[in-house]
Amino acid sequence: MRRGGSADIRPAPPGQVIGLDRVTKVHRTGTVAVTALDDVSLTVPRGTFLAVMGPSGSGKSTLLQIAAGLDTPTSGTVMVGDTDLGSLNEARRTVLRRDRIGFVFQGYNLLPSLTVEQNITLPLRLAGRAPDQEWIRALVDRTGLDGTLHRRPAEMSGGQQQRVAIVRALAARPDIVFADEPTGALDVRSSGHVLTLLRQIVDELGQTIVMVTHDPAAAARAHEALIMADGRIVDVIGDPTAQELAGRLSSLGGR
Ligand SMILES: Nc1ncnc2c1ncn2[C@@H]1O[C@H](COP(=O)(O)OP(=O)(O)OP(=O)(O)O)[C@@H](O)[C@H]1O
Repeated sequence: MRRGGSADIRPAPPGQVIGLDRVTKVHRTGTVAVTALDDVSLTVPRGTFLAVMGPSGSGKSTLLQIAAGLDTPTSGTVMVGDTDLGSLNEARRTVLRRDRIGFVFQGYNLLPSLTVEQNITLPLRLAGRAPDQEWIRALVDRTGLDGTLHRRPAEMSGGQQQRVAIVRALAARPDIVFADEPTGALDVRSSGHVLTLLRQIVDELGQTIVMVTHDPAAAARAHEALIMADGRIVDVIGDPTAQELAGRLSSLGGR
């Protein structure tokens, strides 16, 4: 892992997209201190689909927030490509998130008054960038959203709305997409479609996705699953099956 002391936001090198080195996060509320991440080191190579699992309170969301530059560690280093997030002020971190990181949430987070097309291109327009129409057209076709571009989110199913959110997350060609329980609000069938899509985005478009999920069946669609417990990574399972993940989680006493 290379470490940059410069405040420049540099492009991600071909190999590693995210690197955490000995990251600890202590949340303090009054006199109470909770160690949400305890000396975690992690490298996410480009072109991987990584699932993060673990019992409730094990630190999954904190890991995602810190790796995405939405929160800062108490100690340790977080690299996005060659950029050390610790070298950036809040304004520069915001720019890096906007330009280099995509987000997909359980609740889709679409703006109800905008059409699908406007939702997809809004972040780019807010950033003053012209959407790459060819890229967006390819994403829309791949996600089966052609024909829906002029609809409003309320006129679409949950699975369709999540696909819109995925296209929006990819519109700026980010280095990495963080997905927080992307199938948490979907039925089994729609979840399957969304997970197939996420896997295709990685395998066929070379994107990189880190997905936090409680669902072993969802995590089994990833290349690798990290298992967290008490703020630490306690296991890394390659080509996981839902059964082995469920077994590993139940051995930790959570889901
Ligand atoms: N802002 C905060 N202030 C205080 N404590 C926090 C804060 N955020 C998280 N924590 C604590 O840090 C620990 C890890 O929380 P985190 O949300 O990362 O876990 P998680 O694995 O994502 O849990 P869940 O599966 O329930 O979402 C928990 O003990 C939690 O209560």
